[in-house]
Amino acid sequence: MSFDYDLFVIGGGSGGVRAARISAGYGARVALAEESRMGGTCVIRGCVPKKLMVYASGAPEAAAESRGYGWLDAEAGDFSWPAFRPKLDEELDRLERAYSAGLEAAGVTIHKQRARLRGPHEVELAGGEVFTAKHILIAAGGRPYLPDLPGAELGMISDDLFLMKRLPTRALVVGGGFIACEFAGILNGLGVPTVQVYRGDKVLRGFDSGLRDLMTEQIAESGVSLRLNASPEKLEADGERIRVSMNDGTTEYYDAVMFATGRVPYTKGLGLEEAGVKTGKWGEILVDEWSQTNIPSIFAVGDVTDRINLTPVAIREGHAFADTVFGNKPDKLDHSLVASAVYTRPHEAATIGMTEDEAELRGDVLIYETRFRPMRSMFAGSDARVMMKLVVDRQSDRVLGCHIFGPDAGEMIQLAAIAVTMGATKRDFDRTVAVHPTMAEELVTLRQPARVIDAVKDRAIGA
Ligand SMILES: Cc1cc2nc3c(=O)[nH]c(=O)nc-3n(C[C@H](O)[C@H](O)[C@H](O)COP(=O)(O)OP(=O)(O)OC[C@H]3O[C@@H](n4cnc5c(N)ncnc54)[C@H](O)[C@@H]3O)c2cc1C
Ligand SMILES: NC(=O)c1ccc[n+]([C@@H]2O[C@H](COP(=O)([O-])OP(=O)(O)OC[C@H]3O[C@@H](n4cnc5c(N)ncnc54)[C@H](O)[C@@H]3O)[C@@H](O)[C@H]2O)c1
Repeated sequence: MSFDYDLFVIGGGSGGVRAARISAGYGARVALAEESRMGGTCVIRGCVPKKLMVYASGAPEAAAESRGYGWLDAEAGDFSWPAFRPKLDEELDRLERAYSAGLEAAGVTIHKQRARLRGPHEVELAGGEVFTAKHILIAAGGRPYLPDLPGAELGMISDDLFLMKRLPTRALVVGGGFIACEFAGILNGLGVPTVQVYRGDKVLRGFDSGLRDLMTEQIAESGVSLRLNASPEKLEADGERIRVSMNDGTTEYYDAVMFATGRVPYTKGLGLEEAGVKTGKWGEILVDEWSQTNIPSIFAVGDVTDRINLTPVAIREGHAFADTVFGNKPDKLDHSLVASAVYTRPHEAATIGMTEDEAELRGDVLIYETRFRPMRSMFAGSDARVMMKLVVDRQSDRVLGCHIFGPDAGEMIQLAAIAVTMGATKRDFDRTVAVHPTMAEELVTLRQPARVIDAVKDRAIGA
């Protein structure tokens, strides 16, 4: 049977663009449909604009530090959203053009339309055109999840923050995950009085407990009004403002409420049922280790599969798909060791591998940990503390996890992640000569374990 294309990709985000470009490089005839802007979540409404806003929000803290170093008049002054926003738009336009140009240069045919499946080898565009393809890759990403509460539609989602006409005068951020912590920090740093409300008692569920404690403290100390063990119950419009009723009986007024309450796979209306593709509880496309669905001609990568929802993961899954299907180089991603960082200020939380909480369950592990005030901010009069932690297997000496809370922790974990991924032992860390004076040198000078977690069997005997 002959097909219009060898590969049809649905979604021009991190995973789809990479898969399309690499597959075309192997000589495949590739088409890609994107219903919105090329580049997807990360480039247009995620990692990139978010990180630029994190940089913007750091000015008051940089001024405070400068004053501590003798620049007594240093002040950040007022942030101008009307000056920043057009620059941000220009940068995103530039990146979008670069993504489209990269695909075109690789020979990929771009359809600027929504696409849906019509069968195992058929894709239909919103305009009605139907194409056949030997393989179809779904890389449709995710969408914010809004809690089911009255008036939720009055709230914003993270996408809206980059498109605001003006900064709010008082904002509420709902949630305690990556997005809530980052965006509460951004708004606060830009000078917006910000409240973050989280239903648990510590933010960043699933992270190492040391990171969670320090991040929870930092948010509260940074000027964000952090309200724990609370949730909004109802939102009502009141003129220009939003009246928010909390489950603790309080009522407050905001002019912006942002929900950062998780994301779900964007699979609605994709025609998955017609093509017979199996999905899970949240609509995520179920795939095997090769990113192949139950329909052999249909694959899926990135957030739409809800494995690990990070850009580098979507990119690697897309690349592995192309290598396997068109490059004659079977490859798959090992999801067991993936580093990540939460971009807050002044300190970031960065992590790879086993947490101390997981180590408690596994047993037979040594925990090395240091907490200190770094030279740079301490000199300027700050009490902010850094934490570095290694989780080490007691039998093999292998470093199973590394967790850092500190300035630029994301940069540090990237390098530590190489060692951890290579299977480095604690002895390898120890024999690495320190670079002095740096913060990261503490990772290679951790002498004594702070805690010993016995093997589970030993604990049972002792109990
Ligand atoms: C605010 C925010 C900040 C983030 N920050 C980070 C970060 O710092 N680091 C990090 O690693 N990750 C971050 N992420 C996560 C990261 O953005 C995602 O993991 C990544 O973009 C997933 O890539 P993807 O290819 O699966 O999907 P996406 O990038 O979401 O791309 C999917 C694309 O498919 C298109 N599409 C969907 N359905 C159709 C259809 N039927 N037809 C045509 N086109 C369609 C969409 O318009 C979209 O462009 C962040 C996410 C958010 C929301
Ligand atoms: N720096 C980064 O790498 C980065 C940044 C942003 C997003 N991301 C990716 O995007 C994903 C989505 O981010 P996110 O922060 O939206 O999700 P998340 O899963 O990290 O956090 C969701 C938060 O919302 C809370 N929540 C859920 N339902 C709620 C309800 N009904 N009422 C009140 N609170 C509720 C949860 O308790 C949790 O704190 C992340 O998991 C991550 O994979 C990564």
